[in-house]
Amino acid sequence: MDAKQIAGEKAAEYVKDEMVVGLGTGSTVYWTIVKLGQLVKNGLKMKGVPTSTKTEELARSLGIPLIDINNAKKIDLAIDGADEVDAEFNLIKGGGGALLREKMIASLAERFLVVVDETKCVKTLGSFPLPVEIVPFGWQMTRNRIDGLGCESKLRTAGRAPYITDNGNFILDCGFDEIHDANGLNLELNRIPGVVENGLFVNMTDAIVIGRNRGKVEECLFCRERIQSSTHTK
Ligand SMILES: O=C[C@H](O)[C@H](O)[C@H](O)COP(=O)(O)O
Repeated sequence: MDAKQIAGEKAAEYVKDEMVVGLGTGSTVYWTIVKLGQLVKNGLKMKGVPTSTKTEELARSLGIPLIDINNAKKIDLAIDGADEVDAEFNLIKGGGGALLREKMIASLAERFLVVVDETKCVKTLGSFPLPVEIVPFGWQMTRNRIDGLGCESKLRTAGRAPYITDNGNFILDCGFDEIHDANGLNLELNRIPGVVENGLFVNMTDAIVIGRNRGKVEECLFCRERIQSSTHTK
């Protein structure tokens, strides 16, 4: 079993009866969703809130009951993958283009559980180009302003046309090399008119499941509390 599958399937164990669960996007959380499909067939009572049309189609095909985000009184748990995770469990997300809905759902959820394989764990965020969702209107002007923050960005394409997100927007993949102040960059990017959202998830992770090769899995629960308490005692 590969490391993504190990992590993804393990995360399904956190879903209990009657939960409303944010369903992430990507090849790691895919395994969580497949597992949840099996559990639902065996009687688990849950509802999913998908973070992309792709995940929505997958969940539907597996018979997982879905609920519109506007009708969800609360989201108990969101489970999602990541492109990079640093030592403080801050993330880069959006490699699959779903970052806006993913961030909305993670921020609404009472708990945010991240599933990755060990290759995603880095010392400093930034080797993976940061995805930034922008509106198509005036996109080159928006790109110039983003590049002014110290990166070189590329418009994501699908074939020869721009890649279009589920929300009808473009994505810039921004090479920052090393991001030392993820919180500051997150705020600066989102202050630029034309930017819809960026893929930095700062101080949002509550728990993480890391799949390692040879069948090992590492779980860190309540990461946020742990980091905050270690910061207080410094
Ligand atoms: O937009 C996509 C998401 O942020 C994914 O969760 C992220 O790219 C990780 O995907 P994967 O598990 O396929 O590496």
